[in-house]
Amino acid sequence: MSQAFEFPQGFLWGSATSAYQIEGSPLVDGAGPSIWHRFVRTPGMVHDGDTGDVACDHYRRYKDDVRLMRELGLKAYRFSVAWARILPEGKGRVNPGGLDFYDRLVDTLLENGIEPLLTLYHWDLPAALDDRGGWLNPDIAHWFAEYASVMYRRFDGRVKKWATLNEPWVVTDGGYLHGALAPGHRNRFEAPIATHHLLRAHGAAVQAYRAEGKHAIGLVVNLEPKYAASDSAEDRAAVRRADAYMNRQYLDPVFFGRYPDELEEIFGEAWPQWPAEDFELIRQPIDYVGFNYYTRSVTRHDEQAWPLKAAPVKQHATYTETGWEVFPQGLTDTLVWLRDRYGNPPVYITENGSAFYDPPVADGDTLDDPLRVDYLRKHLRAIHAAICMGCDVRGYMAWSLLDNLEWSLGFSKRFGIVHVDFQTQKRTPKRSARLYSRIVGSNGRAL
Ligand SMILES: N#[N+]C[C@@H]1[C@@H](O)[C@H](O)[C@@H](O)[C@@H]2O[C@H]12
Repeated sequence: MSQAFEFPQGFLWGSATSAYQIEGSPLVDGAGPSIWHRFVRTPGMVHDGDTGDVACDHYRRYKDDVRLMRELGLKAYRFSVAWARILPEGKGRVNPGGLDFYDRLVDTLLENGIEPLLTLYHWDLPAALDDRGGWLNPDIAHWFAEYASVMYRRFDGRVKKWATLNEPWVVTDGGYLHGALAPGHRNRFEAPIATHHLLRAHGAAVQAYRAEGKHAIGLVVNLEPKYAASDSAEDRAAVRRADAYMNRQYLDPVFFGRYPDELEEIFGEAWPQWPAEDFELIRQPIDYVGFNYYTRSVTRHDEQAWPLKAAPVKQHATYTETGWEVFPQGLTDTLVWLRDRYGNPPVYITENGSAFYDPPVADGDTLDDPLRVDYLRKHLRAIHAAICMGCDVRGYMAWSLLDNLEWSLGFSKRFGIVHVDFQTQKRTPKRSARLYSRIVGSNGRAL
């Protein structure tokens, strides 16, 4: 082992999942349906008709999965709460059965010395709220704050790191602009409205936390650095639009109280004007930025590309099964960008990982996944480089603990450091899990 890649003392090493992707049992113990429970039943929307009805059966197997985290030596676990388990109609009546499940999960984590990091919303909106307009209804900021307050009162203290939303960009781009994710809308007028209400809901939940909570709350965003395909003015303008749309659209309102100027150029007549008081709500100070990193995009101008007029350019590089270039330097570059643009806020890498084809489970207790091992090692070294440049990175959550339901891709893409046989529910650590365990145990020296 080498001191070369030792991380700061107290760096928080963990893994991440989300409720709908792993729990299964979506309607048990009084839970209500989510928009994903509906969406997976829409013919043609999810690979092979896969659903989260069972997934990794984590709702029933959570004790075994926590034991697995402990055996790997993980110090933290980032998970999300299914809103519709807590409030089956999305608002009003609280469901004790839902609270009891997350009580059991959080207490089991704490008993095993694992810190829970709780995300309030990871895409699985209660279907009853979608029936009322969902993220298009301005009242959702109050509904979300009501749900958040129920969770704060029950869990704050045992949970010390909260996140309001996971990847609002994906919620809007996938669910309202391109229609590939629940609730499956394809409408350029709806997308900016959904974005704004997501941000207002975030602000309302942070405001509620300041009144009721005593620890830390942040926002989790996916950031994908954009690099111009050429030095032409057209390509550089395309990068500005793509960067504004994917990277600055959410953090600028939270940190600066305004949207990037490029968004009105992108959405044109579909770009609304919002009242100033909305931005006072949105820009409630947060305690950290959760940053999900997967890849970069080399970007060129493309007049036909709707609505950005920007398109990616394939590189001569390794690509993951989800079609993402392996580009660790993009992680360093984006951490430095966060440091310089937003005043070096505390950052947790709340997701980073890769889907590669995994061979059938080998005999014994480990499956070899060399490409994922390489991805993990290179991206952790990229984070270390950023920390050496003064970036305030405080933790890393490997995506994902388990192979799971990859949304519209179903079970066809495996991101887990632990293999799941979805027929038997057998868990098998991959070689990446064994490496990660050594890295965690040595605080990076095993890198
Ligand atoms: N695709 N992909 C993997 C991963 C997805 O499984 C997570 O739920 C999201 O938060 C984020 O998109 C990243």
